[in-house]
Amino acid sequence: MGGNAVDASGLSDASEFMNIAKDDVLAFPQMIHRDYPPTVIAAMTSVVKPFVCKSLEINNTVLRVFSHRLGLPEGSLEALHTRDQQSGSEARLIRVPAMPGKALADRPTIGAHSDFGSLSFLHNILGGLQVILPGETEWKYVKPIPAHTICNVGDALSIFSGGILKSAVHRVVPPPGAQAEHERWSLVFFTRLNNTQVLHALVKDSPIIAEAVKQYPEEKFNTGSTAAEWFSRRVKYRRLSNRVGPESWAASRGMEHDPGAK
Ligand SMILES: O=C(O)CCC(=O)C(=O)O
Ligand SMILES: [Fe+2]
Repeated sequence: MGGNAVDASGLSDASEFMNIAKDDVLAFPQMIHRDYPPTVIAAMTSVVKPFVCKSLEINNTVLRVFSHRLGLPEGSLEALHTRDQQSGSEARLIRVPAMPGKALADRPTIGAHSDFGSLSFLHNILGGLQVILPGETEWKYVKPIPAHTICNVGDALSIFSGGILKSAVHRVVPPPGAQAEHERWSLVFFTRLNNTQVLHALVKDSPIIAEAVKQYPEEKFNTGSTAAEWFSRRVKYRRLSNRVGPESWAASRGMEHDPGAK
């Protein structure tokens, strides 16, 4: 609890995370990155692995559609996210305690951010997720719909597509109204690209993307970072144990379209 900043002032979050790496799940019973508590190990084959495999399958379907619509050669985006290469892709379970009567905007339980990777699928029952749509300045609730999942585009797809796809800024606040009486759980699958992949706009592969980047400063999509570097920078500077001041928050930022948003 309380390990990450939610804003530039260093206010701590109020969420508990359990991250389970895709590489560990697929290699199980071998562990590539880390070990897990017995409850996770016990559910690995029956629950976690089917969830991860299904999530990867759905991700590939969406990536195939995006490749096509962005004018990229078939399979381009899927090839950057292969099952067998190491990546930061992970399943995450988030628990936020009940917070009846808490002032919403003053106390985000997860601060404003864009997701680091390519696509995120969010499964939640209670409200509390809010988004600022590109070109807008107001927070809007994203209402969970039973049997549906919420899909976020992350920084990597925003960069690859030369800004055609936008990684929307979102945050989590205590659930509205009577829902605030309940503990909030969410389950997410984050698809992130192969660790060694460099993040840049795919201008050579698509005339549509080559055209799109012309409206931005040249350096905007030339990050010079591999996926692994991009990911570890963002995680590192959000950790309160690494915080030196407001500049730490600034260093944790990605492709947010409105970095001033709280
Ligand atoms: O819990 C949620 O609804 C969103 C979580 C989230 O944005 C994240 O973990 O990146
Ligand atoms: Fe997120």
